[in-house]
Amino acid sequence: MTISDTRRLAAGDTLVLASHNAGKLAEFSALLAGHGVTLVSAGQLGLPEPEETADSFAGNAALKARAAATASNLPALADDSGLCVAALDGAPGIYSARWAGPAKDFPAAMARIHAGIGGNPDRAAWFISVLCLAWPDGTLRTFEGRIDGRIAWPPRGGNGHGYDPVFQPVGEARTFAEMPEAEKNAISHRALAFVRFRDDCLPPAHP
Ligand SMILES: O=P(O)(O)OP(=O)(O)OP(=O)(O)OC[C@H]1O[C@@H](n2cnc3c(O)ncnc32)[C@H](O)[C@@H]1O
Ligand SMILES: [Mg+2]
Repeated sequence: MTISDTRRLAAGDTLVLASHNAGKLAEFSALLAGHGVTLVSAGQLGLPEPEETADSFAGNAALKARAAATASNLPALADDSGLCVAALDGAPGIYSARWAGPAKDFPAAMARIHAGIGGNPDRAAWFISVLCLAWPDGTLRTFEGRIDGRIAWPPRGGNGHGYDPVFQPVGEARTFAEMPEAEKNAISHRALAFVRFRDDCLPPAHP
């Protein structure tokens, strides 16, 4: 076993969230509550947003985490995530942010998904989150979470972010955007990956 397999954050440590997405920052702040770790975002530190040039969620998560850990000399956690649609052969997948463009036009990206599915009765979709914890020495840990569901149309709900208004988890009548933050945070792809990260890398939580 290498050092990177066992290293944990300690209470009082600062963890950089290697993300420029305000929705993710809100979710991670809630998930980390009580663990005694101080979260600062890459945006708050003025770190640049690296280009996501890898061809996988894990590759892009590693690239973002490494860049932030190196620049800040602190441990950094990145999330690379996306919505995969069965009828679109898994698209937009790692291109989920790029489908919304620089203007972050999610209504347009959701309409593109809806149009792509067309009359196909298969509306299955899933969200993936891959978390990567990078230490300043370059060592990495990776954790994955997935939640299955379907594409709802028209978009519904005002909570959450990104594609939440069209994602309806299996067994749920509401979309993610119709669920309170705490309910989404109990079942989401990001929450499932976070639990794995928490068990291996965080100090125990104190209420
Ligand atoms: O790379 P960072 O800076 O973390 O921020 P980003 O928004 O670019 O994030 P990604 O590269 O991981 O792209 C993920 C895309 O998938 C969307 N997405 C991921 N998780 C989501 C969730 O829980 N609900 C809705 N949309 C989500 C998100 O809005 C992005 O457009
Ligand atoms: Mg991104």
